[in-house]
Amino acid sequence: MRSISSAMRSLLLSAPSASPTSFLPRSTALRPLLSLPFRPDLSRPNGRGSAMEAREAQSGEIHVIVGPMFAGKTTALLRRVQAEAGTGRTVALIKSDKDNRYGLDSVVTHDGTKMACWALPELSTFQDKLGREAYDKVDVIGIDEAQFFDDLHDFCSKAADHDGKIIVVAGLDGDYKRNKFGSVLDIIPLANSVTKLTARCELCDRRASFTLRKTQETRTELIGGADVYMPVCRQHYLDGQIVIEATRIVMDIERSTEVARC
Ligand SMILES: Nc1ncnc2c1ncn2[C@@H]1O[C@H](COP(=O)(O)OP(=O)(O)O)[C@@H](O)[C@H]1O
Ligand SMILES: Cc1cn([C@H]2C[C@H](O)[C@@H](COP(=O)(O)O)O2)c(=O)[nH]c1=O
Ligand SMILES: [Zn+2]
Repeated sequence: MRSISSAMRSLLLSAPSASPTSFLPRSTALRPLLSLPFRPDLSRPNGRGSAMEAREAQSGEIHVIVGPMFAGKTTALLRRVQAEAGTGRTVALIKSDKDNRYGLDSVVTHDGTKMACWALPELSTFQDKLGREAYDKVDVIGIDEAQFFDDLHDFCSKAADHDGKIIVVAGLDGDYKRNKFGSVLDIIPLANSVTKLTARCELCDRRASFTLRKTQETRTELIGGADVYMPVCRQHYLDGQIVIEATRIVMDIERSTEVARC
């Protein structure tokens, strides 16, 4: 008896079906879908179908860049997107509208490099903002601050798997508590490549993989830069947590003594 994997293999390698109406016969229900990209459209003068069909036919990609704050994620994203633009591809850059530190019209790195972008509340609004025709022309989509987009997984899978886009995603894998941040880790199973960058520990100059929040604020999302956060190595992350916890206890005691005095 043939194994499922050998049956799958022959199904995937089988010649494209000649008949577009043969969607359901015997074991080959998938065949018309799989062969679609390779079938020339003879009804068109150049025999190649529309630009949109050509783009859907090309295989999408997802590349994920993670790391703590100040690791160079945005720098790497801008370089990649600019390099893609340099090869003649049409690129678009998106960031979350939650981060308006440098205005909403551009992505800006911590050292001031800029690129024009779309600042959006949700990725699902991108196609409507751009319009269908412009969306179809985009080859490469860069997404910065990916941790702030709840619909990251659905957007990336549709854009890469269905629409053939190359997606480059930059974001924090972990928050200041080192818990997973937003949906960034959920797209790892969809990704072609994953890069975790490191910064320099502000306290000892070793490699920094974590972000320490310097304030007592406890909500997960808190927009800020070097005023609120610093990149740290493992040792200084742990030391930092102890200092912050000790400060919190001292402040609580001071507050309760104050209340008792009044
Ligand atoms: N502790 C720091 N405070 C402020 N800027 C920093 C610090 N460490 C590095 N940088 C600068 O930030 C740049 C990286 O910025 P960026 O690409 O925006 O990082 P990320 O997107 O990972 O936060 C570095 O090249 C460096 O110039
Ligand atoms: C750790 C951490 C960060 N944030 C915020 C702070 C910044 O606005 C962005 C990260 O920007 P970067 O480009 O990676 O430097 O995220 C947050 O809201 N919560 C956190 O725990
Ligand atoms: Zn350190």
